[in-house]
Amino acid sequence: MTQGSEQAQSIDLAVVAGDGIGTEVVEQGLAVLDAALAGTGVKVTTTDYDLGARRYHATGETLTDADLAALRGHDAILLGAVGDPSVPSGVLERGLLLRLRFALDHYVNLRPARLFPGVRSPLADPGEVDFVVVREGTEGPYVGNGGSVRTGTPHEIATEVSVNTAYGVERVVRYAFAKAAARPRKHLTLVHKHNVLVHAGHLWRRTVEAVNAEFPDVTTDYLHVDAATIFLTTDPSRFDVIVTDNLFGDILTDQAAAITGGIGLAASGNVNPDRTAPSMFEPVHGSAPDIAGQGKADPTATVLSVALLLDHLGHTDAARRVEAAVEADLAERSTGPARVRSTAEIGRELAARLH
Ligand SMILES: NC(=O)C1=CN([C@@H]2O[C@H](COP(=O)(O)OP(=O)(O)OC[C@H]3O[C@@H](n4cnc5c(N)ncnc54)[C@H](O)[C@@H]3O)[C@@H](O)[C@H]2O)C=CC1
Ligand SMILES: CC(C)CC(=O)C(=O)O
Ligand SMILES: [Mg+2]
Repeated sequence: MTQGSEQAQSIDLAVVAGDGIGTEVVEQGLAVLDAALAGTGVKVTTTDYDLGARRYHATGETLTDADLAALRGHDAILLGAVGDPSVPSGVLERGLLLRLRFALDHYVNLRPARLFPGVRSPLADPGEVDFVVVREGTEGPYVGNGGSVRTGTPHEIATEVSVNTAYGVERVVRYAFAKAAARPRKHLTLVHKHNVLVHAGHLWRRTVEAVNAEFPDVTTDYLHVDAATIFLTTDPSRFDVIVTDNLFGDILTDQAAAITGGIGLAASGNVNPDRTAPSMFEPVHGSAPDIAGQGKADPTATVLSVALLLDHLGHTDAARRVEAAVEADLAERSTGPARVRSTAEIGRELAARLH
């Protein structure tokens, strides 16, 4: 595994295409990755991992210890999406995707939200939208701490406990402050619901106050998550860096995608900042069974996730070129003649801009 963010001359990439449109968009992401590195001397080797609904139906497995051990050996992972209507809800999402994020200690779920020039937002006057959501990735209500008693009876009681540790909150908050400090506006917004979720909320608030002392240049504010959804719609340009927990971050980043041109454009990185295991890059969207197999999925979110992957591995020039290709493509969508392009056509045209 490549250590540090220095630029290596090879990339050993694990590919988990997964389910539904995952396979379609990952194919295009890989084609763009190849095009971005062509002529640079950087060699990419890929290893496909058969994980997802097909494997589950064939073997009953979601992610074995052997799979995990093998995945740990790569420089990074590119993931499409997991989840299929033929598999009970939660089996793959928890047993595969969340298991990967937890086992590989992806405590930062980095989700940039930018309204690219020329892209139409559903908001009448969105202003300049360019913020980053730093979503906690290994704790919160997603840890699986819960259960159900008297299941299936009128007296059923189901719990899903949100786990927030001082260690876990502090490390993601510190990452978010560092991110804010490196951006021109240097502003951090904590989003939670500490007026009701007092135990977890106060831990988050105290942690932000304490870590702020290390980053005196960063200004901070706080929004309850319900109010945050209002401002994402009425005044999204107010945001610079948002730090929040696993569940709130999941929801807010679908909304952030919607206001910046749609879920087909929203990229993410599941980052292990300490580099004790490979980070994993994936579009924010899911497997989209409603359009799977039809060539209708926009691969741009995956392509922008490839740019995040390149950045993470130190290939910053290639990352900027991938972003520039996306920017040019998106700008042309608004100025050029209206065209309905397939997943493969968009991927091919993006790759062509890089050759
Ligand atoms: N990271 C992951 O692997 C995720 C997996 N899921 C799983 O995916 C399955 C479907 O979940 P949904 O809630 O429907 O969310 P979804 O994100 O798959 O789809 C929501 C809507 O967005 C559209 N959409 C998604 N990606 C698109 C793209 N690239 N281009 C154009 N349109 C796109 C879909 O057609 C659908 O109408 C479920 O099994 C869910 O658990 C959901 C979210 C994330
Ligand atoms: C499917 C979930 C486990 C995750 C999700 O919706 C997300 O990370 O955006
Ligand atoms: Mg989500």
